[in-house]
Amino acid sequence: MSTWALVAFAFWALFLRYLPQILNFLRLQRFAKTLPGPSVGELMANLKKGEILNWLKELRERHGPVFRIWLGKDLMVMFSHPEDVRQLLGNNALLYKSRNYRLLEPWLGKGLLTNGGESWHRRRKLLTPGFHFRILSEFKEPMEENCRILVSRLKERANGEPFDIYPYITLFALDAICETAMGIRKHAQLQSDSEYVKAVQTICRVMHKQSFSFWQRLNIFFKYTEMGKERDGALRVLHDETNRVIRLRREQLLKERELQENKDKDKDEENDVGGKRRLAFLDMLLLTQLEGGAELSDVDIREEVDTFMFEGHDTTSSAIAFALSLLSKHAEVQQRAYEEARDLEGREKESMPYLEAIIKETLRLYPSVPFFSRQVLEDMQVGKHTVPKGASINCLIYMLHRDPVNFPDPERFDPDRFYLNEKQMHPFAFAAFSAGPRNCIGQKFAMLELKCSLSSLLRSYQFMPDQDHQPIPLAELVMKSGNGVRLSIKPRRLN
Ligand code: HEM
Repeated sequence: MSTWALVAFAFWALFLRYLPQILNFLRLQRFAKTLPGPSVGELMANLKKGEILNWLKELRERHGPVFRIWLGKDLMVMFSHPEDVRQLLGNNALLYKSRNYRLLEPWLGKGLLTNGGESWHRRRKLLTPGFHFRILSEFKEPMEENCRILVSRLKERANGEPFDIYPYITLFALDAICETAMGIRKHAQLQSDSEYVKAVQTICRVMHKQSFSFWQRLNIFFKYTEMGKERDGALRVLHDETNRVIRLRREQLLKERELQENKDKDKDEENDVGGKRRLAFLDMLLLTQLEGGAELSDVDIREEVDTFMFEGHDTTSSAIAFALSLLSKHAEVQQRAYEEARDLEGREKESMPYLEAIIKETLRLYPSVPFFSRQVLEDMQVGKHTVPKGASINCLIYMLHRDPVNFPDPERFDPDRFYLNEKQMHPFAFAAFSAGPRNCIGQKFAMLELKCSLSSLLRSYQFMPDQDHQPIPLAELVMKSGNGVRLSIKPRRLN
């Protein structure tokens, strides 16, 4: 066979190999033409500017609740109408995350957030009991201890001078998740400037940049760039820490088993947390592993632990900080919340309906996860659109929460929307914790942490606005304020 014939044959084989992808891409293109959406040039310009949320808001106003964006060869179909969101989140065929989530894999591997299909289902079943409210209530006490530390650390700032409260909150949230989910005391609040927190911040920043850049999404090249090296440095810190915690807890569990076998367990056990023994989420995974009940490798466990560390502290830090910012600007709401926190002290778990409404209204305006997406594996009908296989579907929660039909004057902070009128709302008008089979597994934990921290802060301090400051919400992996959360505080007179 001549060289030309060989080359032609190779091209033909290559063409046949990629024919299904080519045909599918042509179908995606045909479908994309039926939807409005920005040009590549507009996309590039706005990615460069970095104000993605404002831009998405503008697109929603310009194109309506369904539009499309091409990110390289990936077609993303954006939905923000409550009826569409209901269909999407309740759909059992839509359980795989989109390709975007692969960027998280160097850190979270195939943990609950990034996993899909049968493997996700098995892990979700295994972890769900750990989030049972009865079990969570065991962690109220250590949570309150961390709240006391937070209140005490803020004393140095209680002089009426504006400051950025975010660093205080994020260390508190890190301690809360380490102690309740992992079973260790990290004392991040007392040993501030934690390397771990800095590593989390680095990785979120880097991955956000990566997710909006075509060439940086290619890991083969990315890892050799400055930013890639920065990411890998942060990953080393994060993985080393998680592996250390896993080792520590496993040793402890084995020691306890030994003690139990020696029948030396008449009295209450003490653990390294220094209190009555509580089973952290990590313990449940380790016990399952030790008992051989499910095939869980050390790497599997690390992935779940990392997922909790990520989802369980960044999301709540952001929600607490935005809630305080809003309360500082709405003195009447703050006063009502303070009175409730004072009158119902210690009842955060069962009660505090007004504070709960404040939290929901905060998450409506500043949803910690402003959008999330799924991969379409088979053609799927959503409203009047048949979304083809290979596209990804994106729920724009930030825009869903600004639908003027459900939330008149949507930018106004008004907790009474939830306090008085929640029952009249469309059931999918608010979806800060997502919904359906892939909803947030840590939702109850998050609400408990938010209520405990906000109520103890309100009992201790009055929050006042920094008049020159308006938080700039940035759509990182978790929504954050790009310019911190500045406010001032003074101690409350006891009355
Ligand atoms: C204000 C706090 C929180 C908010 C607003 C929030 C929101 C969400 C949302 C919207 C999702 C779905 C994401 C997606 O589909 O891509 C999610 C998933 C998840 N969240 Fe949360 N979350 C919060 C706190 C927490 C906490 C405290 C934990 C753990 C202790 C946690 C653990 C998870 C996990 C593991 C998933 C993946 C669940 C699965 O796919 O099966 N979250 N969260």
